[in-house]
Amino acid sequence: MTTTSRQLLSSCKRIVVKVGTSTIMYPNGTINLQRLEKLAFVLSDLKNQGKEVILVSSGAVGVGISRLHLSERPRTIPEQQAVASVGQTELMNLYSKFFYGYGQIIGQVLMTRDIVEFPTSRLNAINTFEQLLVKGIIPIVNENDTVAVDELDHLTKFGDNDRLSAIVAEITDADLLIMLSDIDGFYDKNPNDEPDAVLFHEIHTITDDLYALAGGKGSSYGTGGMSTKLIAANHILKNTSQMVLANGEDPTIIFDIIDGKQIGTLFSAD
Ligand SMILES: Nc1ncnc2c1ncn2[C@@H]1O[C@H](COP(=O)(O)OP(=O)(O)O)[C@@H](O)[C@H]1O
Ligand SMILES: N[C@@H](CCC(=O)OP(=O)(O)O)C(=O)O
Repeated sequence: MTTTSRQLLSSCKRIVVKVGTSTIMYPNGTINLQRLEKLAFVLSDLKNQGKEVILVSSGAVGVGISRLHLSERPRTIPEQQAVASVGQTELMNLYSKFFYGYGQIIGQVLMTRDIVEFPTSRLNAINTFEQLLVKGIIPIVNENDTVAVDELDHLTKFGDNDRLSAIVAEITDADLLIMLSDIDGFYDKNPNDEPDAVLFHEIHTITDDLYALAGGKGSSYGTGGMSTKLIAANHILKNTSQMVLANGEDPTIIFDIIDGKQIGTLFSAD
């Protein structure tokens, strides 16, 4: 019997998990505490199994909107940044509480694109991740929304956490990126609009034809939709790593993915 790429996932040692806003918020704009706690449980257990885990979590803006009791996402960039500042604090407070409950210590890493564009700051970031992992601390990463601004011609913004998670996987030399979203994987069309959409179980190369099948975001808090997930997958494949896109509705799905079960869409070179 030949060993498939799926079966090899169980040997992955360093794993980056990305959760989108849609995974950690209820559609009514409040925080899904049950899911956050389950995520902390799963990642803590993986750590106990001897894996190294890094969490890339969106949600600063969503949680900030909830904390400030706003009825909608503010329109101006400075307002969104202020909201993200509140939300990031709240988000880390919750993660800290849940991970602490499972015996883990977390460390916050806020990143901007220029960190990885410049060799010195890139190396500093790599060193920080390495030290956190060596010390058994779980890094929790987000974009530094209060300083990363779209409008400034300063190469600061990743633009979305899908791409950020692929860059984190690259600079930490991770074996696997698990991207959790509100959908079961990558389909040949948006299944929310077209019920006969067909799921891709495995993708080996990202082509223009695939990009053409990727639609926009599914929730009012998320950014990017499927196209940024494909850009992330392309980045991962170029760095000879692998990525699984799956539904984060039940975070214990991560155990099944690592067990090699056919879940979501696997992006791998073979
Ligand atoms: N081809 C496709 N396959 C799967 N989902 C798609 C596709 N095209 C568009 N989508 C949409 O992408 C959404 C996920 O992206 P997004 O809302 O940015 O999630 P997240 O907050 O997890 O990053 C899905 O809910 C779905 O509506
Ligand atoms: N830094 C932003 C991330 C926005 C983002 O990429 O969201 P998502 O598409 O839900 O992963 C935040 O924390 O709200």
